[in-house]
Amino acid sequence: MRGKRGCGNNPTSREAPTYCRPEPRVSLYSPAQTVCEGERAKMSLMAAAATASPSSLRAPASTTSLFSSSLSRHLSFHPAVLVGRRAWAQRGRLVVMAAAGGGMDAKPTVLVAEKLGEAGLELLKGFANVDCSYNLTQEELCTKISLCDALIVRSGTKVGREVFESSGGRLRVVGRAGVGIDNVDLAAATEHGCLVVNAPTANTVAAAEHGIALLAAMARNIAQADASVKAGKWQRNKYVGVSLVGKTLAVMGFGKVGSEVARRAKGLGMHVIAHDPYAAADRARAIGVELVTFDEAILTADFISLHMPLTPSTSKILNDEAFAKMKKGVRIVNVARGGVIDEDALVRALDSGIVAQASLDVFTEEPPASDNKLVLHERVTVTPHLGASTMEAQEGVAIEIAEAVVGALKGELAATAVNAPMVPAEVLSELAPFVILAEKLGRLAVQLVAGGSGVKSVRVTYASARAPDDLDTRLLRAMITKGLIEPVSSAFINLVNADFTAKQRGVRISEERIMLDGSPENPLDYMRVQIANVESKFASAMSDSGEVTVEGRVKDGVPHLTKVGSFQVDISLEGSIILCRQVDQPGMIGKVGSILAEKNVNVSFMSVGRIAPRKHAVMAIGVDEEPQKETLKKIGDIPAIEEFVFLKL
Ligand SMILES: NC(=O)c1ccc[n+]([C@@H]2O[C@H](COP(=O)([O-])OP(=O)(O)OC[C@H]3O[C@@H](n4cnc5c(N)ncnc54)[C@H](O)[C@@H]3O)[C@@H](O)[C@H]2O)c1
Ligand SMILES: O=C(O)[C@H](O)COP(=O)(O)O
Repeated sequence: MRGKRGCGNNPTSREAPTYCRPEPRVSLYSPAQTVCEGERAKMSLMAAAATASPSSLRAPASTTSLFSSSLSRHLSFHPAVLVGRRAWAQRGRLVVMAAAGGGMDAKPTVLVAEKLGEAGLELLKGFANVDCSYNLTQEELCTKISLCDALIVRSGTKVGREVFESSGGRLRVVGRAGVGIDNVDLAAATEHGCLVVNAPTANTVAAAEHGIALLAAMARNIAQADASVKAGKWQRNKYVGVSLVGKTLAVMGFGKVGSEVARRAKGLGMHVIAHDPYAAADRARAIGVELVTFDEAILTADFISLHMPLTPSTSKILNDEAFAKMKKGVRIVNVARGGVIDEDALVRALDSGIVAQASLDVFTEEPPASDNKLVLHERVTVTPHLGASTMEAQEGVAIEIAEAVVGALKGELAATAVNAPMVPAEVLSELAPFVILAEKLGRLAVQLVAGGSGVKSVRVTYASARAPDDLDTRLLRAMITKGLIEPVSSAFINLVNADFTAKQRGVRISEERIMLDGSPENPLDYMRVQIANVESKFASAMSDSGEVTVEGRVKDGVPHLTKVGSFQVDISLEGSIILCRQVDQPGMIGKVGSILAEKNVNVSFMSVGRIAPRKHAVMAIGVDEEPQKETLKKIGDIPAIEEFVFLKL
């Protein structure tokens, strides 16, 4: 709603905010108490939402009213509620969430697309409807996914962009029951606001043991000799092996599996070197392993064991050029990913004698084609991606992924999230009211922009006595982004996709810190959101520097708007807000209050900031109900009112 005179000048206020006395027939709540309790109730519900199941959040009738659309908005985005809340976000009422689960069943649905250990399934069933459908075609997966809130896969299911697109926005979490996430399109997941979690620790030992098993089996021709005996032969001279003791093993990728392989190889008396550009030398030294360059590793190794993830930079890292540098007769083990080896180059290296033997658990294409030259090669031992396949590891992985998925569906931050910034729980609880403030400031700021201006450049200022390292602003920035974008689009924004969405829309959000002296008890003193290069529908919202400016702080745990443009105000941020600029004179509050009261619009807060007595003033009025257009028009028609705007929170 545009102010009646569309005043373009920019009066400034240097006075402290003034609380006004209630006028007759306007119920003006005590600023510090009533609103504060309302907000606290919301926050405790928000905290409950972080730990309770959606079904337990189907609030009793008496509390349903607390689930206002604004709370739903918080719930839908609170990082602790990354998933399963879209229906709330879109329609505002908790009860509609049932629709997302099908019928009135509020339980989320988890599609388990590959075999998962029983303990994990039990855990999932305690919380969700579990659909175990194995061996789905891509088409079947895409059809099913629109009915699922979560998907659990191992390495055998490709979760590509089409899966996220087919989900219609319902899929909130993908759980990879294992380490490697190269079968999940992370960019597509992020763009769709879908959290990806994995189970990174439970199969480490199994994979390392399999690596050692392949190493020893290869050195002693176990697989070939076994096949030969079973074929009725007794070829003792043919299967003379090589010893491991004293040989140099190059571990490529010194992460969880690589370091466990190194530890075991040391126990076998091998000389172990490792190459990993990101590993700490002292961690390697602690187990008697020397970190070396890629070339040093492949030039000197008798055995090479691969343990790096498949990424664009590791794809085909063992290629013709690399094989050419290797010691003649080198032996290769791969329990990482098939794609880190150029398989055709390996066949050539085997045939030319550079590589004496290879032992492979993984392939570029799985299962490999029946005429795959490596599989058929006499000096190659193969297993069908069995690295993680021990009873113990599969039970552990199932529990690890089930806990991560259930936690994410409950709204907890997942410790193993792959595509979302991690915010520790204690930081989260401290930031909670600032998170709400951030979203509301974003909402207010964007609504103050005149239509057609196009928000491109946003500056956020955090004033804090905390050291920069002590204030994690990623969450706040994401919430501001949500506040800025959601009111003017159909986008659904959460911690996973906030930065991506802002970038996609060309909104640049820069952050600044103001270091304050004093006790850093609270994470923030105040937060300011400024939108540059736009016009405002409420001219008084423009700062001296020509940006739409709103500023807020948290008081007694409750977010407050404390500045609009250059005017200081002070109102609790809930319900909706009417901002009026007027000529400061007696009776203004009464006039506005009476108009609202006539239409039964409840005023929760009022605050006036002014330049000087009897000059310009900005009145901020918090209202519980949205006034009708005629009511707002009546306010605008009060002669002393120069401009006004109605803002939804
Ligand atoms: N065969 C199986 O069943 C099986 C089982 C478990 C893990 N894996 C695979 O093993 C790999 C490692 O698993 P992890 O749990 O040890 O992961 P990890 O993340 O703990 O370790 C990977 C290591 O590779 C390093 N790395 C990255 N790029 C590199 C490069 N260019 N050169 C050298 N090192 C590089 C990283 O710094 C990291 O230390 C993953 O690809 C995983 O999928 C396979
Ligand atoms: O990355 C992994 O964890 C392993 O490759 C295991 O894959 P899997 O779950 O398909 O056995």
